[in-house]
Amino acid sequence: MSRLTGVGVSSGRAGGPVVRVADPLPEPAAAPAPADPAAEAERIRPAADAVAEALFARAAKVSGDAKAVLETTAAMAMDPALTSQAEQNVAARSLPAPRAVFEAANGFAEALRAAGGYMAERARDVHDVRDRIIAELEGVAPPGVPELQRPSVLVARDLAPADTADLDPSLVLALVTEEGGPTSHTAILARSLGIPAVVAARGVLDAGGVGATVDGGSGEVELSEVEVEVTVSERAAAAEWDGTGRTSDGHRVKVLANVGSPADARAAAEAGAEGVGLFRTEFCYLDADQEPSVETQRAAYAEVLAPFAGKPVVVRTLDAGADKPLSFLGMGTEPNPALGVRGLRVAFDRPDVLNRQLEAIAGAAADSGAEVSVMAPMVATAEEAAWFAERVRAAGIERAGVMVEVPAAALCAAEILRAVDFVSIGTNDLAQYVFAADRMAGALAELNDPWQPALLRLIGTIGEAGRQVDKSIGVCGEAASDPELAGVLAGLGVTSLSMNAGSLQAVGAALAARSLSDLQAAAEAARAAAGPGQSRQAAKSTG
Ligand SMILES: C=C(OP(=O)(O)O)C(=O)O
Ligand SMILES: [Mg+2]
Repeated sequence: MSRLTGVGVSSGRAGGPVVRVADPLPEPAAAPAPADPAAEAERIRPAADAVAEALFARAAKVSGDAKAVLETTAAMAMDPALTSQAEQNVAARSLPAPRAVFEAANGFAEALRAAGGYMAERARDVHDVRDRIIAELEGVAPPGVPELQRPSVLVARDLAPADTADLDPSLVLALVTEEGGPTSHTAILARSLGIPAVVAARGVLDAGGVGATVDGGSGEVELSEVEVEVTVSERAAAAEWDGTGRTSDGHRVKVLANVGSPADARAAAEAGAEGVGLFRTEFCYLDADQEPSVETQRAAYAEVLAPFAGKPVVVRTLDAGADKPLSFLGMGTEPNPALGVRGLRVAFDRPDVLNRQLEAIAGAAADSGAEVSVMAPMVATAEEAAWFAERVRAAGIERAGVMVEVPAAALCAAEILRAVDFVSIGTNDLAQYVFAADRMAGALAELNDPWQPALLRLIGTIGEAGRQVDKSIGVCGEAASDPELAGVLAGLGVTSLSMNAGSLQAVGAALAARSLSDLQAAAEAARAAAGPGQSRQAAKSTG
């Protein structure tokens, strides 16, 4: 028997036989050069199409978020930019097709990783598509979760969206991953399905064992050399939510969605979001060598806003900077990009880019009929907030807000709130800056756990400022998608929560299950705790 502790990200306890998810395929060789490069290049497109077809077939059998995830991955497999780059690699460099796909996909993943933040987290999806196409070319089984024959505990390095989108919760007792953090796809999915899960369980892949008992609250995993009987306790019930975010005694907490594309927006509307708390506009700029015109931006934004006509949508202005290589901005490289010219700081040098984006957003708001507010990323001071609000209002948009993701902004929340109409807390970045811990570094996942009492105390400060000046405080980082933490955030004074579509039902149901005073007591207990595990336990024990 061996014991490991990772980060518990979806509560509940379960035990049973272990099924290991195969590691990604080995790196394909760059030799021998194909005898007929033209014929070799021609193999790529059919392989990519076959991968897309298999994913579309799986998508046809499910609905909602799972369908959207599978369709998005299928579309990525068919992306002509990926296949033609791979074909070029064969033609120009005489690489075998699998290697050509490997290198083309890595180029795309690298660009996403360089874009940082949310975009960087999508690099995992490109690697998944890469490995599926390579498996098809090599005629081997695709990587990912094998078909389960009996209820099992899944152990993996990390899981990609397409691995998990159509997991059957009646066969998956628990999930344990070696890598990944509290905001990883595995964590989000496990919570939305109510499956106990532990991420960043270092050593679990090498630990052996045929049976496991998993505690998704404390993060403990016990591995055993003998079979473990199937047990399930404290598993979250399938969530039922009536579509209006509120506590059991009627205190209103809006349950909103995070979106970054038209497909996301449709999935969020279908899943019952009351509106959008964070529309990431980066997608519109990502592949552009030049700044997209106001008309192009307006049409792209209107497509995302359309499913939310008559509903509130918070559009975030471009979250780019020296770490996101948008060539048209003509900015140099920086030694420490996470602390460099990013987010709103870019607009101080290039207010014209911001003004054109605001013009496009105002146009898209009129075209779509959505109730649009605009907010800026990476704001540090009240002065910056006032500067931004003035430009938003000059563009004819009524409501202006800012994200709180820099500790300085959290500490001056009252002053900032006097300059704008609302704030929204980006817990992903706020945690990374509070703990000086890169949000992408698996080894630092525990510091980026949103249950860290220091982070909760800071959020409490912002909630208190919101009460003082009577303005709304949102959370749009991944913290909002954990149903138990969502209640704690409401107890700390947060008035809206914005998350991926897959978490809406579970969060709505969790809020409805407890009264505001109950949640305030849970929040007090959580923020007084010594560490993230104790914080989770303390919040639970007040329920
Ligand atoms: C929502 C946030 O912004 P992003 O993840 O896009 O950086 C955040 O930092 O919490
Ligand atoms: Mg952020």
